[in-house]
Amino acid sequence: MKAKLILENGIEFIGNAFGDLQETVGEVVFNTGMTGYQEVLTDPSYYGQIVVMTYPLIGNYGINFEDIESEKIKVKGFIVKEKCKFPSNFRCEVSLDEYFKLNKIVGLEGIDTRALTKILRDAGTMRGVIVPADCNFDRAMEMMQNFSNKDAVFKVTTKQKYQIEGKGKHVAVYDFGVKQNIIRSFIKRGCRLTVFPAIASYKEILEVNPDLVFLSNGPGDPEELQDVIQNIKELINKKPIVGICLGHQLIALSLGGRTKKLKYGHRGCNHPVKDLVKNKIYITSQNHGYYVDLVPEDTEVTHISLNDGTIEGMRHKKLPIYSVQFHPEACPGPKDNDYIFDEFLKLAL
Ligand SMILES: NC(=O)CC[C@H](N)C(=O)O
Repeated sequence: MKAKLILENGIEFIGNAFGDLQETVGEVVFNTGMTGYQEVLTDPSYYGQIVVMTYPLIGNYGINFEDIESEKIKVKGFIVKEKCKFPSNFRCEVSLDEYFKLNKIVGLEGIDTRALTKILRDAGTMRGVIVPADCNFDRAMEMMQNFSNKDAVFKVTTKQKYQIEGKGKHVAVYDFGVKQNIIRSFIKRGCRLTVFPAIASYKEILEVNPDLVFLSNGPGDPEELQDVIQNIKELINKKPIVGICLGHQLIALSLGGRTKKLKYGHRGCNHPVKDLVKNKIYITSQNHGYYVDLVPEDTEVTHISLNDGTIEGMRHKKLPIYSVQFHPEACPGPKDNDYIFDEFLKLAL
């Protein structure tokens, strides 16, 4: 069935719908990974976004139910040039199309995603809708105007606190939409985990007396999470704190730093980052639309993006606080940055 993407600036792209055909609205962002679409689809940080894949063939190894980053698809829509009709991989359980139907999410194929990406690069990230081809333009514009991704974190966080047993360090995880591979990365290191919902207060965290507090990735604008920031402020000086992506941004804000929105974000598993401490360059996996543009006082920059020079990691000079903007847990993407978890755990009590 014919369907189209309409962008906030009025530009339209016509293609064919797949999955569950229904109208959807979100922030349109692009991802430059050649692989890893399954992890992208289930990464809760994409909640509220319509993701465009720049790589032209998506779905060729199908979908399995092991590599998921959360229990279901979190993107609001997915746009590809060509969706592979006949996936081939020994782990494949369902095709992309079947997976989208199961999750009741719409996909759009047959789009020149590189042309679309150029528009997003020039004009910046913007809202968009995927609608049936005969949808009225004014209605589509109204959908975009009414769209808000506020409270996204509270839609993807765990509803209840839970524990994962382990013999090693006890990590309190603030779940803002945590990717499963972050959990797996701590489990692999023997950690005991207590995972808290985003509304948990600092008192609940301190009650379990963790060796380390971890602030997870998650969707939306970090500045909107003022209550969370207040809780983090209370934990500073009491417990070592580490964070990834949204967690990194929240640490910066809690210490008096500043975040801003990037014009079109960093999304993909091929982003070069320089570790300034090791003086080495790593290829990293990334998914963020915001960044720390001013590090707090007494904090040093440990990593920078080699694409645009923005801050990708920071460490406090006096307190046990360390965070990165990119995704060291990989999946999708290179595993070379796994060492960051060891660095995190060195700070544990
Ligand atoms: N992956 C993340 O944690 C993303 C953080 C934040 N929502 C951003 O877009 O910058």
